Amino acid sequence: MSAEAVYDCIVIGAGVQGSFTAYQLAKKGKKTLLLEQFVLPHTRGSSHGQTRIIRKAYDEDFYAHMLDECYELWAQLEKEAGVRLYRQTGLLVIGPENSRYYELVKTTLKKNKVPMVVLTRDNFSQHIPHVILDEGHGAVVEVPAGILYADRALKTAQGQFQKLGGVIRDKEMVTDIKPGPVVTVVTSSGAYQAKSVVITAGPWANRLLAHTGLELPLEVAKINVCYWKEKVPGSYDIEKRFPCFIQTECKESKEHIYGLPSNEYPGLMKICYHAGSVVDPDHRDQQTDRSDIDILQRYVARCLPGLEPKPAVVESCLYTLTPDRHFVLDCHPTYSNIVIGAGFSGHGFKFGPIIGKLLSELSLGEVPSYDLSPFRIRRFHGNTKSAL
Ligand SMILES: Cc1cc2nc3c(=O)[nH]c(=O)nc-3n(C[C@H](O)[C@H](O)[C@H](O)COP(=O)(O)OP(=O)(O)OC[C@H]3O[C@@H](n4cnc5c(N)ncnc54)[C@H](O)[C@@H]3O)c2cc1C
Ligand SMILES: O=C(O)[C@@H]1CCCC=N1
Repeated sequence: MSAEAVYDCIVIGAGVQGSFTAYQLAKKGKKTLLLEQFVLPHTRGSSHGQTRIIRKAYDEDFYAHMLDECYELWAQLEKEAGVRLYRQTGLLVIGPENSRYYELVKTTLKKNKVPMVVLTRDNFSQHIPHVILDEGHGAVVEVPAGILYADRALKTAQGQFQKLGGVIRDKEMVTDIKPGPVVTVVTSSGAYQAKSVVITAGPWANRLLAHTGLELPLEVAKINVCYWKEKVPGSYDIEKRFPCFIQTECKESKEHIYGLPSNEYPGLMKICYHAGSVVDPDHRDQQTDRSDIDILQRYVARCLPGLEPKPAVVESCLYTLTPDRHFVLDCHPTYSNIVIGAGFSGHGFKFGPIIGKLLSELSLGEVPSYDLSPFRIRRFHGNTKSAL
């Protein structure tokens, strides 16, 4: 194979993280190939659907720090491509006032000087109609938070990558990775070589890593994406400035419940449970557990009285969870030119542009722009399996 045919980098997986990594590499003038197993666009992984939340309301400061640049990069991409990707809605965070998580979220917002409004029991319903605030629960609105148009964002990142000369090959599954100073990537249609490889395979990460002798402690869960019908049309609509929300815990659940205002399907509000049932990503639709929907139904009936308490539409999406719910952003422990972006644990979309930047830096052997210690593989200690 001639030197010309060797890519600077091959990115495996064209979800949000792979697409932004490829785009960042192409921006740096690197010869980049983006491989995707399915025909694009597809709905089998984690990045499909019309909307995602962007927020700084985290219990960890380092996410809020990264989000400063994230907002800038999202705006930059909007300008570059001439498309709208972000819409401000505000994010209502509700939780037990004395709980550690709720306190930490408020602290992060304050520390990072994020514009916020603390609501009282007396003025809550005036600002947020059609929502019942539990006794002992506090409520705060993160003002700049909003939604990202997910499908459109993916298409835009991929389109900008191609405009910069990047190559996408979809319907091409990677079947083997042969490590070395030049890595060989074998697919269902051929073989390619690159100086470095980035694995952003979402729920399939461990299947690919097996070719490199590594197994990460990742669990794949199916999320039932539920849409709930407004009893009075418009009550929870984005046009009426209804915000996104996160209920950190409540009578029905210790896990987050989150929602986005009616937008993509008129009159239907998206509300999901931040946990699901373990699934093999190739057999997602055989997982028919609906216990999360039962929890949501009870919550909706009690706290969102303006919605029919039975989902009108249920779609599916996958989370790839790490034990601590922080991402994996690191080089392979044995092969430094194989970079891994995985385990986005149901909250990685908003970070797409910055993840792309960080993974491109790792793949080029550059010093990463942020401290990656929370995201390193070594934090799992004995919890990784290596066949090497
Ligand atoms: C219901 C739901 C709601 C969410 N809400 C939010 C939110 O509000 N805010 C937020 O920030 N995040 C949210 N997330 C999380 C976010 O969407 C994910 O973290 C993100 O999409 C993960 O992207 P990814 O690129 O890692 O994975 P994926 O999108 O799954 O991409 C991986 C890609 O790799 C491909 N691939 C795998 N194996 C191979 C192979 N062998 N060869 C070639 N290609 C391969 C796959 O086909 C896939 O296209 C949500 C997720 C879900 C499911
Ligand atoms: O990342 C997000 O903002 C959403 C909402 C909270 C739970 C997970 N995803």
